This record gives sequence, structure tokens and C-alpha cells, in this order.
Amino acid sequence: MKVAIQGIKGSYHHQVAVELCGDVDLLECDSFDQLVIAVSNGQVDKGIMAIGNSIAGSILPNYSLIREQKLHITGEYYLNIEHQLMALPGQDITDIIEVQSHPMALLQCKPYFRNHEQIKLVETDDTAAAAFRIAQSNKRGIAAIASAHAAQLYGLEIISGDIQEVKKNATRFVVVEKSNGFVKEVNKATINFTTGHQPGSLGEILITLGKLDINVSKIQSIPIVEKPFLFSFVADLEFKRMGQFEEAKLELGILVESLVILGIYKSHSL
Ligand SMILES: O=C(O)C(=O)C[C@]1(C(=O)O)C=C[C@@H](O)C=C1
Repeated sequence: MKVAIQGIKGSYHHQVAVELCGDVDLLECDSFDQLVIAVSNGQVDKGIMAIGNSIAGSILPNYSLIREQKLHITGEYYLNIEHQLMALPGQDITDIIEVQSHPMALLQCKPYFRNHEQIKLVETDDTAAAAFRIAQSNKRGIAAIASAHAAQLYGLEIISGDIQEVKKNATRFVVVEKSNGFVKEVNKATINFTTGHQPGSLGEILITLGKLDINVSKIQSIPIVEKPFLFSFVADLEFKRMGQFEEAKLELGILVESLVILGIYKSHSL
């Protein structure tokens, strides 16, 4: 099976690919844009993409990418993220003047650097790639934020461990595919809808879902790019029986202006 991830071996995406699919043939992508295109044109069977983090919040553009490429969410995975600060061996924090990492990882570790004002934070495409480049260039004074696995793979030394803002830090990843295939034991769906601008229109939708005993585990407004300051909503719905969701689709169909099912899949929890 061929699986596209954002980043290279040793990234958190890689960790999730191994957890979900075992020893797979990886397509390492430089960006989420490249990843969704690889899934869409059939270059890979699946893509794995981060969609949100418990400290840094949702990765909003990824919802639009899934929708634009007409991909289906066929699974989800929550991964505990423990960020390590790493550099070439034999240095400590006072030797470091620059730290490179993925923007989401930098956001999750920001408070740590308040006590180290000499350090400049620089965004890169991926946590593991930042570690790899430091090892390749043999540059001292520069550190990366990445996983312990990346430190081991690229021969870097951990200067400071678990530097994320809080101990309990998790990222939610989704599996995306070109078709929705056959997913067993489904109990969760992600939908994207727009409502009219009447008082109570969103409330009515939430009440309808509540009456069907469907739990809205997340609701997120997403900018509609062509219509400044108008928003669509992405909602994650949890149910016990597929019949509940079938009924919700019928009832919401009358209440919303537009409705797209981004995926129906089996939920995962930490
Ligand atoms: O750079 C990586 O290792 C990634 O897998 C990317 C990513 C992200 O896109 O949010 C994944 C998990 C962490 O929250 C930080 C970065």
C-alpha cells in the first residue's frame, strides 16, 4: 500500500502512517497541497493529514483542501505529541541561537522559549526535515523541534525533552482517500454545511441533531474564500447507528443551504 504523508521519515505523520498501516510504501510530501493532489490523482492509496492540535487548534486550510479535491475522510487517529529540542551532540541550550520546526510545532512550544530570548524561531516544512537538515549540514548553534524518533534517526542529541506547553498534547490526523470505500463499524461523520442568515438557523440544526441523539463533538467555522466574512461550518458528528446519521442527512437537507459529507468513519480516541 502506498501512503502519502506530509513530511519525511521521523515526522509525526510518519508515526501515524506506521500505527495505522504498518510498514508502508511512503510518499513524503513537502506540503499538504502536494499530499491531497497525490491522493486525488491516484498516485497513492491513502493520505494522512493533521487536521488539528489540542494546543494550537484547527488547521483550517486542510478542510478546504479535502473539499476542493473531493476527497473522503475514511479514518481518524489521535496521537500524543511529545516535542523534543535537538541539535548536534555536545551542545546545551545556551549554545543555541536558532530553532527550526513546523509552524504547528513551534506554536505548541512557544512558552518554553520565553526564558531563552537569544533564540530565533524559524518555520520549516516539517519537524523531521528540520532535524535532517541540521544533521546534514553539520551546523552547530541550530536546533530542531521534532520527535524522539527523529533525533534517533538523524543522530541528533536531545537538549531538552517534552517542551510543549502542556504535558497532554495531542494532534488529530485524518485518513483521506479518493473514494469512500468500505469502512466497517462507522460511528462518526464529518460534514460541511452552510446556513441562511436568519436568527436561530444554526441553533435549529444543532437542536435537530440533539433530538436524533447525535453528539456534535466539534464544530468549526471555515471562511468561504469567495465571499469575504461569510462562513461555512464543519461539524464532527458521533452516533451509534448508521440509521441516526441517515435520518440527520434527511432532516438537515431541509434546514441547510448546502451540505457536503466529507467522510463517514470509525472514531478513534487516545
Ligand atoms: O512536522 C511534522 O512532524 C508533522 O507531522 C506536522 C505536524 C502538523 O502538521 O501539525 C503534526 C503534528 C504536530 O502537531 C506538529 C506538526
